[in-house]
Amino acid sequence: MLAWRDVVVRYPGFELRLDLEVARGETLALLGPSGSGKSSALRVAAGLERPAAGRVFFGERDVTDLPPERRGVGFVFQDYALFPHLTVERNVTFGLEERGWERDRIRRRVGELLAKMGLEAHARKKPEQLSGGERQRVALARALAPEPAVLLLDEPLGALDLRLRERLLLELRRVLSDEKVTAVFVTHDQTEAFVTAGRVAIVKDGRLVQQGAPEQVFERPADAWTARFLGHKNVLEPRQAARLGLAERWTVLLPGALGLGAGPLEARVRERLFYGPRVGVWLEARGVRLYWEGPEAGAPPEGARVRLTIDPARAVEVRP
Ligand SMILES: Nc1ncnc2c1ncn2[C@@H]1O[C@H](COP(=O)(O)OP(=O)(O)OP(=O)(O)O)[C@@H](O)[C@H]1O
Repeated sequence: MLAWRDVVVRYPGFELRLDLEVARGETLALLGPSGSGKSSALRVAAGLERPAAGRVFFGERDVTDLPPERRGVGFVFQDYALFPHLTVERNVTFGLEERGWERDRIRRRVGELLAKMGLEAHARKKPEQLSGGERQRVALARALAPEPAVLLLDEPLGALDLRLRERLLLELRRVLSDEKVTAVFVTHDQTEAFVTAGRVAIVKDGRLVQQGAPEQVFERPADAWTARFLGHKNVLEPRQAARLGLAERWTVLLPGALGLGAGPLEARVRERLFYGPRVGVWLEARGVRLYWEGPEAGAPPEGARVRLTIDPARAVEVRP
């Protein structure tokens, strides 16, 4: 449905090269650290920026030379604010009038979206009377209103606090799936990407390093950098793996690889971190720092000596 074909974007000191497709109805997360080129990729798809080379397709249509308003995309970008002088309802209605929709159809669509986004009670407020999360929901409703073929979201939950993000994440996921829209969203947060997207594409320094279903990229990260970026804490150099009795190669220990309580290795508990539902424990075994996480009941205290096993089936090789 959406494809970047050999797209190149250049700025002084930076180059993005992207060849990537998104299927109809799919939600793709572009995941990468700050400055990796995610927003540039999205701006090219939206038509806010022209690539130095390559083409952008929506289905069979080459849209590279079309301005944003002729592409049939909806976008929610952080710097694309709501209209401050219009009410919530008018913000959502505006684009539909511009497109010449009939009154009744507008009324139905706007009512449906305000309900879906939980905004009915705020319909007559102005943006300045809304919380950050409410504004974000209005922006999403406004972008979805014209039933765009493609929806592009840049850090849609970026500025919100943790609890609100979690709630909106669920809403976003539900809305994207019932609207059956093809969506691409940019984030630097792997949890956000994993929870919301059917597929993630990981970008580093302007290059695509890996793409696949969340489970697949998490369990089989392409290399040590990607593993760490995705949140793996036990990424072992070959020497460290060998010291722990594993094959001498770059290794990621997947969650569940470490068993505490019995086993051939002895470890010392260096730090014990209480997170609430889980406890994190940093261990040292044969001079290698290892991380274990589990329920509080199974977590040993700081300073304790514990026996340790490593399940070789949960130890996967990665490229350096
Ligand atoms: N208009 C521009 N002119 C010059 N350089 C730019 C421009 N836009 C972006 N860049 C540079 O290109 C690189 C990629 O920027 P981009 O915004 O695509 O990254 P990002 O992955 O979205 O980062 P973030 O998560 O911080 O938003 C950065 O080094 C940035 O400084």
